[in-house]
Amino acid sequence: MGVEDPVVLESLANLSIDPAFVLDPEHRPTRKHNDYSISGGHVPVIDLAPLRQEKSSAEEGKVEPAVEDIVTKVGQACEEWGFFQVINHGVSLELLEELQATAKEFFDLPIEEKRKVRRTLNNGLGYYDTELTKNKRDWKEVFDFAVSKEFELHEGEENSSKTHNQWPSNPSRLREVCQKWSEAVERLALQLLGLISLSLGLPATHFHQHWHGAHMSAIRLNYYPVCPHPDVVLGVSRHKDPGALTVLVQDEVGGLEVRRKDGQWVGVQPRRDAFVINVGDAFQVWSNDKYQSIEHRVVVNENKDRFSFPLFFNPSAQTDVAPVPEILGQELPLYGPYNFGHFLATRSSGNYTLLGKENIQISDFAINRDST
Ligand SMILES: O=C(O)CCC(=O)C(=O)O
Ligand SMILES: [Fe+2]
Repeated sequence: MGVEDPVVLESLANLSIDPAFVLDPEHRPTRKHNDYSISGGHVPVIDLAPLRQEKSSAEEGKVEPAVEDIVTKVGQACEEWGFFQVINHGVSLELLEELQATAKEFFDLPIEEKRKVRRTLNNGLGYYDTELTKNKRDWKEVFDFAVSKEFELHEGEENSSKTHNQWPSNPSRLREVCQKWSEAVERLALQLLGLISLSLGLPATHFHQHWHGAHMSAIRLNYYPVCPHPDVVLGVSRHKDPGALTVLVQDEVGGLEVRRKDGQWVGVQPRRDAFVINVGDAFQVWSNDKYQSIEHRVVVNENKDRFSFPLFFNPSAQTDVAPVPEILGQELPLYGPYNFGHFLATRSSGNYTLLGKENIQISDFAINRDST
């Protein structure tokens, strides 16, 4: 039964929210945003403290025993969950608090003020409040900025039509705080990239080439306002992240759910000292399905606004993504190569436009399977 059904339409008329937000019954949340009571295991937490003590050994390709233990845990988490949390990650709590306060100041502004930096068809960076995931409206507002310096405008380029960061004049410190945050989180992302590469039997620096120069990484400030009907909408509908890694910090409210291998939606319990990490579609392809990009979604609530700040750690636009020969060994590749820049551009366009079908997926490049 879809939302076009007359019975459903009648009951929607009694809700005080725009039907564009209302999900078909099978896609609605099944648990409250802060219910972690489900049995059968939760997203693992990995302590990165030994990395801080044995600095840079992972980068040099020498693996100390304590680091080897982390690599094993990262590998297991990627295989079993596609998600894990990390603590003792080296990003300062003070910086996080500064970002939280500044982001709140921005989202508290009147809508006309925020729309001064809204994203457009030509420029996907800035403020947005009508994103579509799987062709439904998400109950959220976002502010996106690119991490690579190439996306900053220089003097005289103010009216540039190329993709560029748009910084609001209010709060004026948002730009500086975001840039400090971006440097700190990018450092963590590169370290995680190294650990994941080691866990796949590759040198720590194997994938680093795709982040030299301009890469497509972006940071999103997600704001999920309180919602009068959290049982029929989602902050973000179920989706997979297209890039290599997502490195996300969430506040204490809760709401992120991950689809466990047994099909159950499991809440990721907030920890003030943790980042939530997941492997995206690119790692699923590089690893030839050893690590899978897992569906996740966000449940909202009636009482508390929620904030989360993901870094989508995306390779450069030129990167051709394909299973890595060293990982394949004798196995057949399960994907043909695709260009990351094209993939991301096509995927993103689905967030703006109401398409009649789901937008591009890595399964479009699947090969060597019985079902294809
Ligand atoms: O807010 C969250 O915890 C998750 C957000 C998310 O999955 C996304 O923005 O892609
Ligand atoms: Fe996501």
